Amino acid sequence: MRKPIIAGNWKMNKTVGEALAFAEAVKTKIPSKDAVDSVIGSPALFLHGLKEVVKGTDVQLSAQNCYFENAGAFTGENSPAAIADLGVEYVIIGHSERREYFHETDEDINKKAKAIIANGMTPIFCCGESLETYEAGKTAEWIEGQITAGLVDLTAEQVSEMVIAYEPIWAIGTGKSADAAIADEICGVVRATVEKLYGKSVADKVRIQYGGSVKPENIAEYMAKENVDGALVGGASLDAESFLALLEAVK
Ligand SMILES: O=C[C@H](O)COP(=O)(O)O
Repeated sequence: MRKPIIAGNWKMNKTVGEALAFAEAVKTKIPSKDAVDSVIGSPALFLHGLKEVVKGTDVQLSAQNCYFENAGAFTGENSPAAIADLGVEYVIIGHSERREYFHETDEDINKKAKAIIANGMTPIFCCGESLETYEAGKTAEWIEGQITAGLVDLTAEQVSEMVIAYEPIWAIGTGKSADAAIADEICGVVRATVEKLYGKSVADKVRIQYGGSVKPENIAEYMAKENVDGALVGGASLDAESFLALLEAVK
């Protein structure tokens, strides 16, 4: 049985005051970590303050990106070692917005995955296809390619502990979600790819999220599917009540 993992991805939203107020509002209301992993994916700027607020509670934190070196002359980047030192548990990598607007390659994402794991954190590895690829019926091939390239040289044990998020680009922030059957089918492709690369026990263990216009009203439909173990939620994670409602629906 895989434990559900619901991660909010705030993207580039909120001020520090708003972020801390959100954490104060949710920290004692979230379900037990025994039932569900509840994760806030915050801009790096707020992580230190957020950790102070949620310390000792079951709220977990994620960065939305990091660099693949721990230190050095990399102006403007965030060190995975420094993020880990804050007590942050996860880092989102390979989000389609990073791939598209910041030109991140599969190779960069692979290096980041290794650096995150080396620092004791868990990557939330995103994959997903464009509308063009979806309409051409090439989603499975595309997803298999992204996963195969992104996981190069990772061990079976490392992959079994990872979280993989399937996010069709055409469903992100559009209000147009992939229906639960499609999400299950493509999350199944993710699992089958992991099985092909690492074997059945790793595929059975790896947790796979669906992301793309998930809301409190539709999350249960996704979570009822065999291959969907959680959700990566953008817009609907920004409001404290909405975030709590997402968690309530799955616990
Ligand atoms: O990382 C989250 C996804 O990009 C989904 O965003 P959304 O829930 O606003 O569609």
